[in-house]
Amino acid sequence: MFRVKICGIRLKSDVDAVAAAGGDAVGLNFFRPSVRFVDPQSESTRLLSEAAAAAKLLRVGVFVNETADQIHQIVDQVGLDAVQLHGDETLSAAGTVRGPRLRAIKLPVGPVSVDLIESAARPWIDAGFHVLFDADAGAAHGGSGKYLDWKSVADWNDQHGQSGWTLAGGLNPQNVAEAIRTSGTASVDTASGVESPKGVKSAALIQQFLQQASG
Ligand SMILES: O=C(O)c1ccccc1NCC(=O)[C@H](O)[C@H](O)COP(=O)(O)O
Repeated sequence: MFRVKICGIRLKSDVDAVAAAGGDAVGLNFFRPSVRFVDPQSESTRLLSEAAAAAKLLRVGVFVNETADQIHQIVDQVGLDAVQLHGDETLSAAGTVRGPRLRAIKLPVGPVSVDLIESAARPWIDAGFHVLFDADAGAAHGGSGKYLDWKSVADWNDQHGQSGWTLAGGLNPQNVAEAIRTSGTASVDTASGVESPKGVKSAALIQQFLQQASG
């Protein structure tokens, strides 16, 4: 779906930084409590999305526990290419959301079994979702900077990862190359790892992240 997604962009300068660094996707966050929230009703959000489209970046809307109708309304209003469900949505409720669709599979930090990962991910993969593995952030749902045990994810990938998936959770310019090597992923996502201070994207960190992710 994408190679590198920079999630939680808020400004046109963020779009410019991602495009200049060679990223291929951005996330627009519609979870109101997040420091990365952008208002779907605001003209500036529509313009941000338009700028991302002009830069040929895939625009992924990040949603937490919204109804399919609310999501579709925001997709049409803002202009989005894909929807990322990052809350506690059930598969039956999420099934009515129009695609392309990603599902965040939130895993505990530390070693986890292949069976645990497979039982969390498989129903969503079989329903046509692209899965994005993230560290469980509790009530914050995402963007926590916590990272997964990449070896556990690699073990799952060896047995079950054929359909493509994304690694997220605590990735930054210092660890992304090792995370890719260890986990075997072809697709990464970051939010807090390219910010300074929290909630404010840094063009320099985005550039370093892309450089490290590209080997
Ligand atoms: O980033 C957020 O604030 C956020 C809040 C609620 C749900 C999802 C959120 N982010 C979605 C992402 O795809 C993040 O990139 C992912 O959680 C990883 O974040 P980080 O550990 O900060 O790199």
